[in-house]
Amino acid sequence: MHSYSLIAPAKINLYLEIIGDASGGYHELAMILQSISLADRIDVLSTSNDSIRVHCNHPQVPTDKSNLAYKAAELMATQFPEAFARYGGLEISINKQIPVAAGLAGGSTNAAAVLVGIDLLWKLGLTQSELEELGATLGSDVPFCVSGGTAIATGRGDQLAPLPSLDNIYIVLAKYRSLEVSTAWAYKTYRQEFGNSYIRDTNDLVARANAVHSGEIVKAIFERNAAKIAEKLHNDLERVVLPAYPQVLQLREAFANEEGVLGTMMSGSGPTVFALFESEQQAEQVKLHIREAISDEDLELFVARTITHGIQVASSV
Ligand SMILES: C[C@@](CO)(OP(=O)(O)O)[C@H](O)COP(=O)(O)OP(=O)(O)OC[C@H]1O[C@@H](n2ccc(N)nc2=O)[C@H](O)[C@@H]1O
Ligand SMILES: Nc1ncnc2c1ncn2[C@@H]1O[C@H](COP(=O)(O)OP(=O)(O)O)[C@@H](O)[C@H]1O
Repeated sequence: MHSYSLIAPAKINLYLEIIGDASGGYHELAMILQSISLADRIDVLSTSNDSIRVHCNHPQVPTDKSNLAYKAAELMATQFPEAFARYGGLEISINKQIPVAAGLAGGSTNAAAVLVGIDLLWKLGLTQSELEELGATLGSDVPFCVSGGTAIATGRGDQLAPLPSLDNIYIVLAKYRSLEVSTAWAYKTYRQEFGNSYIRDTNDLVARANAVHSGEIVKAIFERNAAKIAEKLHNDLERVVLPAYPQVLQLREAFANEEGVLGTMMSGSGPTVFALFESEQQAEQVKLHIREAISDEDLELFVARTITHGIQVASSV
């Protein structure tokens, strides 16, 4: 096989709680991450030269060494120099469907797809946990993107425990195309403004366990009860992003006023806001309503659904 085509799904955060300081300037989190059907397609191809090249159809995505997919390929070349020498260079094409800098882990899922694709291309036979460990060196969300589905993520977001998978909860995602929120800014501002109110003593296991279970969303996931899950959505970063970005607040309020919305929340560090629905029809209807209510061409709207997997192979040649 000389090329693999992979599907790289986006994620949303059903729950994000900042529970303390972690090492290296990161924050310790309790998150629930969920893969969704909105996805990029990544083609990973062996070439006869010894270079790594990245192409992308989206003008906002860099194709140089700063692309997370490039970094993933470089990491594999460094970790497995003999395979890199044997199989030659790599050409990576990204067909971007996931909005960029949106809190949907677009770059992270591209990196995860490249790790999976190269593992197959070079017949390395790496395990899921080996791929996740490699991914953690590239970004906090990359390990989740490898396996996907529904999971609790702790530590800096890279320690994963699977949850019962949630299939076919429908979602509308809304994002202003030109609006970006820096993840580093969001965490830094949260620390500055609410530093004393989150749990600083990360050795206090009871406090940590209580924090993780606050909201009972995990119980609702075990019951596969979409309405209960939607009631317990939570994201600490909304406390800094909503006051600073009125457009994100406006989307939150717009969804909250729509009929059929089970719950609404900002994903990750934003600025995407999502809403959950029982049916695709309700989701499509609310998408239309929002489009009519906010007639701004900068606003992007998508209908998606929850899925039970991360990176998947679409085809190989
Ligand atoms: C907020 C979340 C929620 O899923 O996602 P996004 O909004 O980016 O999708 C993640 O925590 C983001 O993950 P990711 O985008 O991979 O972040 P990284 O590259 O690892 O970190 C970017 C910066 O965010 C801050 N950061 C990140 C994770 C964490 N647990 N604590 C932090 O303080 C650090 O300042 C870091 O330099
Ligand atoms: N493969 C990639 N896809 C998207 N963005 C990328 C990629 N590689 C690097 N980036 C850069 O990472 C930044 C964050 O983008 P993205 O990963 O989509 O958002 P988020 O971290 O909010 O989920 C962008 O501003 C972009 O310049």
